[in-house]
Amino acid sequence: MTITLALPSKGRMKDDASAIFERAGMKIVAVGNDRSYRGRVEGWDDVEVAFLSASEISREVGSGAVDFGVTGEDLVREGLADADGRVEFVARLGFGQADVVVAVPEIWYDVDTMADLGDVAADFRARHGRRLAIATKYWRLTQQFFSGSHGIQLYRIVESLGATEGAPASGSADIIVDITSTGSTLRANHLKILSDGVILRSEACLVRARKPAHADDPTVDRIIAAVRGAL
Ligand SMILES: Nc1ncnc2c1ncn2[C@@H]1O[C@H](COP(=O)(O)OP(=O)(O)OP(=O)(O)O)[C@@H](O)[C@H]1O
Ligand SMILES: O=P(O)(O)OC[C@H]1O[C@H](OP(=O)(O)OP(=O)(O)O)[C@H](O)[C@@H]1O
Repeated sequence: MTITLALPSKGRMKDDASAIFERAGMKIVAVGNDRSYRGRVEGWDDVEVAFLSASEISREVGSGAVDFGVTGEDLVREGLADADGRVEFVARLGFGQADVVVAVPEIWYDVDTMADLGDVAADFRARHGRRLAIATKYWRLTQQFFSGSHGIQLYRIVESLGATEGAPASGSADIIVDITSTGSTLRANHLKILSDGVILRSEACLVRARKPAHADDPTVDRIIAAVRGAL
């Protein structure tokens, strides 16, 4: 069976992803010209490479349209309702680290924990006449964390597709859930992370679609062993 491997076609994970496979003895070469969205692996004739964006990769591995992919854990857990049922996290690759966090304005002096935030959310409507608004593009992770893990039900998600950290200052939301790596964007926007507000510590992962046909496919095992051996 031909195995399809999806790699980032652009963005911050592209170069590190190719480098890991090269170290694993799987040199990726583009088919056709450099801008082609298909590739192959030198010496591995039963593997095809598809170059896609990081969020497309989580979707395509989740649906089983590709067999393996390299993408961020955050995108997999945000993009798929039953991530662990649909995909196996085969290896954490040691790059693309970023935390998905809950951050509130620094001047909320009394709010340092999710429990404090729960108290704020409970009083919010009485004080302000509306629910606490959370700006994020991670609505699934936010709901799981707020409603599932912390029992906070009184909030509203404001979908944000960019410049999320600016939402509290602009008035479009009260707090945010977003990704951070160095923390400098949060600091620049006078936001602080709650002490128990790290929802997920994400990094780039090799993920595999859970497919019955993989059980007796030697190429699947070879790919897993090669990548794990390169870490
Ligand atoms: N500082 C950072 N900001 C945002 N994402 C980061 C950061 N550091 C690592 N990442 C990770 O990088 C991945 C997103 O990569 P990138 O932004 O390159 O994707 P993209 O090409 O924009 O994808 P798409 O167009 O599908 O959104 C996510 O898994 C994210 O966790
Ligand atoms: O903690 P820091 O190191 O400041 O990084 C966090 C910021 O980096 C990302 O934005 P980026 O400008 O890279 O653009 P993107 O949202 O398009 O990925 C992310 O959305 C945060 O805003």
